[in-house]
Amino acid sequence: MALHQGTLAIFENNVGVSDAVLLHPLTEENFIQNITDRFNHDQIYTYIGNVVVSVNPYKPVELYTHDIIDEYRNRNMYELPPHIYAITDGAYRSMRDRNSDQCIIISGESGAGKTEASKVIMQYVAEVSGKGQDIDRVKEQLLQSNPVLEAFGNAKTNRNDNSSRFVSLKKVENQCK
Ligand SMILES: Nc1ncnc2c1ncn2[C@@H]1O[C@H](COP(=O)(O)OP(=O)(O)OP(=O)(O)O)[C@@H](O)[C@H]1O
Repeated sequence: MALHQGTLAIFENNVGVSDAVLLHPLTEENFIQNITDRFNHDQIYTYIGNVVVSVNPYKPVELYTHDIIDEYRNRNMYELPPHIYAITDGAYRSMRDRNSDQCIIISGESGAGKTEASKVIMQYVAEVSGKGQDIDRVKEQLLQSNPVLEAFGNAKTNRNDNSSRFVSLKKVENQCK
């Protein structure tokens, strides 16, 4: 594996098992312990087969650099440590090679990190997809539109200082009908 030097600590020391299906015995206790051990070493991602579990670090982590994006480009999902980039790369390649729409489902309680995950996905796709002056301008507009949308659709709640309330508003609308 040709790694860039310096920044890629995530590739160096794998803690526990990176795919929960390899746990033996596979019990809830072992599962939680494995996720906790990994989290304590800033390894916030763990696979369960082809699903990635992400634990919110609530602090900046060195997981989203250009070098790391480069490593995940065109790689098989299990070649590298678990990362949302691997899921995104799989979806991106399926879209490109099979010319079919893709969907990445992000699920979790309020404050789990869904919105941040969607931004990481957008950042990855923007980085690996086609280049060109016009294309770059559209990409930049897409990425920069997030703060504007958040200004209208987000609110501080007990669980999250920057909680996306778009869907919650929809639910209320439906209840009113
Ligand atoms: N990968 C991450 N790295 C660092 N901090 C993160 C990460 N993911 C989430 N956070 C922190 O957690 C906060 C809450 O995350 P986020 O808003 O994405 O949650 P959410 O699941 O979308 O919540 P809600 O459903 O309430 O909108 C973020 O504002 C950020 O401070």
